[in-house]
Amino acid sequence: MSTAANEPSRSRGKAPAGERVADWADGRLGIYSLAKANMRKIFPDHWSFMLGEVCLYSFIIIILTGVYLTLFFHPSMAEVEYHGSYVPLQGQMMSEAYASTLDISFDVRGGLLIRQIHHWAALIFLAGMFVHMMRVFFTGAFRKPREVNWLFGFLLLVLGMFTGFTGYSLPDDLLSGTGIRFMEGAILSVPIVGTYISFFLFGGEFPGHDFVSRFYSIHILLLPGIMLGLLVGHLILVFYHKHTQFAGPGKTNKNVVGMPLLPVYTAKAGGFFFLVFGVISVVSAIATINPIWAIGPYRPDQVSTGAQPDWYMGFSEGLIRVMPGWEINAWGHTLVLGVFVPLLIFPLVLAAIAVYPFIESWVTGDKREHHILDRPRNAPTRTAFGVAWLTVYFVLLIGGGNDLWATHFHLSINAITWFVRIAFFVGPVVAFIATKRICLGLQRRDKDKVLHGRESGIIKRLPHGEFIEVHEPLSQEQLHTLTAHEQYQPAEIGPTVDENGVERKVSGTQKLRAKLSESYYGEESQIPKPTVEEYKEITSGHGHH
Ligand code: HEM
Ligand code: HEM
Repeated sequence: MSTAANEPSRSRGKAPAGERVADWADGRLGIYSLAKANMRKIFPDHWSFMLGEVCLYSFIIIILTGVYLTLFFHPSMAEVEYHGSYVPLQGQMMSEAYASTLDISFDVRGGLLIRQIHHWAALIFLAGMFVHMMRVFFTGAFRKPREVNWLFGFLLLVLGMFTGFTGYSLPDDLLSGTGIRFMEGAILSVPIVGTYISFFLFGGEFPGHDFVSRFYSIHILLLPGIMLGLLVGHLILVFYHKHTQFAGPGKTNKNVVGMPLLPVYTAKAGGFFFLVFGVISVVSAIATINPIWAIGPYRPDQVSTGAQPDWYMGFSEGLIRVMPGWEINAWGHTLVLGVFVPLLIFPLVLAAIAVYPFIESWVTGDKREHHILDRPRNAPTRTAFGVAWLTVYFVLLIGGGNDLWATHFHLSINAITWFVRIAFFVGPVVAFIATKRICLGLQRRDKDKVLHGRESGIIKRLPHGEFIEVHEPLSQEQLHTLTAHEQYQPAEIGPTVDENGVERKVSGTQKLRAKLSESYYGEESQIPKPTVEEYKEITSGHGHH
């Protein structure tokens, strides 16, 4: 609200310049009320809440460096003869895109560093999103009311992957061209429409003369534009929902305990931005990434050895590499299952992320809002699902780099391929079972700690000769944190025969839901929390050390 016009301070002379600018802006944008409502917004403190910030800052760094690259990059596949300062490629024929990337690397001031920062920031951005997503998943921060924000995040992840892929393809070097060839193969395996899509995308026969300029618009405009919109929406929703917090004394589902946005959080966040920028710059200055001059220009009849996509695309590469080369030939057509099946599984691996919050809320039937985070051990089935998914992902990542594993560790490539084929099915099951057991073990340990205190490491000898370890009682805060979680009862189908003896039909989905609910909250899936009576009984000193 602007009150400058009728303020008595006028009589004391002109207000300071800053205040006048603020008044001017307030009259047009209403910033006072906006700031009043949001400046004291509270953010809880936990190291894992910095992961979203890492994504944000690396995205900003990508945009800043990307703009610089656009000043010198020529998105054209026209053939030129190279006459830049990199001697080994002098006189070679190559696309303008490749030649301009060489120029960025050798002839543009600061060009190589900016290219390196752009590429490293992209890798860290995707890694940041991946780990941030894991933080959100394992703590249950995707539950109501944050499911939509989870979907926004999911879209950011998928779009980030494709933005990275299109960027990787721009320099038109032998490695990026091989990646595009891989994509063309996958598109061609789609029955009926595959050839049409490929011709449409490449403007004719692969590789054609168009894909760099097309990918360029997609890379610098379309995808980052959509991502920017989603990102703003994502952050507005984080603001609107307020941040979740871990259980602790004084923290409830209705409050947020932490630091105010201004000045504390803003100062911390500003500092953290420079830290992220600094680390990415140092890494980029030390570790070469994508030395396109050593890889050479793209020629469709050549493939470089050890060809690898960037890490976030590795799992899709793994799917293709380990799939048996099955084919069906019928009516003069070939269905290449060896490529088409991986192409179908690829979106399924990703879709599992998108749908999980909705599946969990359906199974648990929980319609309440959740602002207090779970400790992963207290949600064993969810944690086990997460680890099973990660297992599939990392097993496929091994498959994607099977040649590198083979050469670096002197292993047989066939043995690795078979390992991945078997582990793709067995790995997640073993991971699920093991994770659940570990979670339950940790729950038991928590219970033990609450009832008997912390093992102090001090061994005492009693007068009659027995050795015991002295247990120290936990503080009230620790007790609160270890016992704050809710424990649900599994949803039951209820009696199938009513009081009049009429049988009720139970549908398959109801049965499935009850079974899954049992897996989430049944006796096998949670260790009952210690009750107040149990605690009192034990701590009152009857029969315990
Ligand atoms: C461009 C990428 C992304 C950026 C810049 C970003 C940024 C952020 C920031 C700054 C926060 C608050 C701090 C924190 O909890 O870390 C946050 C929270 C959140 N993010 Fe992201 N995020 C991104 C991607 C994702 C992805 C991939 C997912 C999941 C699939 C996701 C889901 C969420 C959810 C559900 C919250 C609310 C968490 C809570 O209140 O505890 N985000 N995000
Ligand atoms: C999430 C967003 C983005 C990701 C993940 C990403 C990733 C990449 C990657 C991995 C490369 C290959 C770099 C190399 O040569 O080794 C690249 C190239 C490039 N990117 Fe991006 N980028 C993103 C956004 C942008 C934006 C917003 C712009 C421009 C405003 C941009 C402009 C460029 C240009 C001009 C190139 C080609 C030059 C070169 O390869 O050095 N990028 N990008």
